[in-house]
Amino acid sequence: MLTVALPKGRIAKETLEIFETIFGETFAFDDRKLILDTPNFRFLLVRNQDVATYVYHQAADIGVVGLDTLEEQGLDVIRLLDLGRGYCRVAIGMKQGEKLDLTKPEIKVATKMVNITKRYFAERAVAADVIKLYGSIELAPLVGLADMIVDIVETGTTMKQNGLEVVEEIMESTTHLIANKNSYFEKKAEILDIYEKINKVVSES
Ligand SMILES: Nc1ncnc2c1ncn2[C@@H]1O[C@H](COP(=O)(O)OP(=O)(O)OP(=O)(O)O)[C@@H](O)[C@H]1O
Ligand SMILES: O=P(O)(O)OC[C@H]1O[C@H](OP(=O)(O)OP(=O)(O)O)[C@H](O)[C@@H]1O
Repeated sequence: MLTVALPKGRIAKETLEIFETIFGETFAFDDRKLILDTPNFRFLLVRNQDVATYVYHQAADIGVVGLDTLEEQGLDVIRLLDLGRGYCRVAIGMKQGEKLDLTKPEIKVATKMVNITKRYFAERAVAADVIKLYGSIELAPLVGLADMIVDIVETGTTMKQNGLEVVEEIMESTTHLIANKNSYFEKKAEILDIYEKINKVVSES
């Protein structure tokens, strides 16, 4: 029996579709239920940002989560497979026409992704003031809360509509299949079996 942490939210639909293709049945959690039991799998419905936590603590054996979130959290889990879906970039955005000047004495950056942001500036020996926000990140430079943002860009619409533009790309992200390290040894055959099934679906579509 494998326990699988599946994300709610943005990447849920395409993840559930992969599992529906593999199992040939509609994959639906009943109403407000967060556990779905099938003969060989127990599926847990968790928030995107909690997937790696469930897997790291072995409350789930495997899970599906965005690479950006994995990099932000830095939890020690096995990255088994890039599902090639949920593509987006983590990028620095500034008001249109402004230039990124890392020599400026005080740089204020607003972001949800504090660790990725701190790492980016530390690697360039820049002491940036990182301000943690939980959403509507694009607002921050418009009202003087920050000089720039680090945020996810998918279509670019949100930045554009708020008069911002990408000045630097930090990383690309796609959805990944991850595994707990102990589970990978204890349940290797089962994990490799589902890995191969998922790999077949994602490489054929
Ligand atoms: N336009 C986008 N905005 C945000 N995330 C995107 C976008 N496109 C792809 N993604 C991927 O989807 C994931 C975000 O999913 P979602 O927005 O459901 O969750 P979240 O906001 O990170 O977390 P929470 O569950 O706490 O709301 C990101 O980690 C990223 O990998
Ligand atoms: O490039 P785009 O296609 O416009 O997508 C990027 C936007 O989507 C996400 O926000 P989300 O919708 O999750 O809102 P929130 O950050 O306010 O929670 C992200 O934080 C960007 O704001």
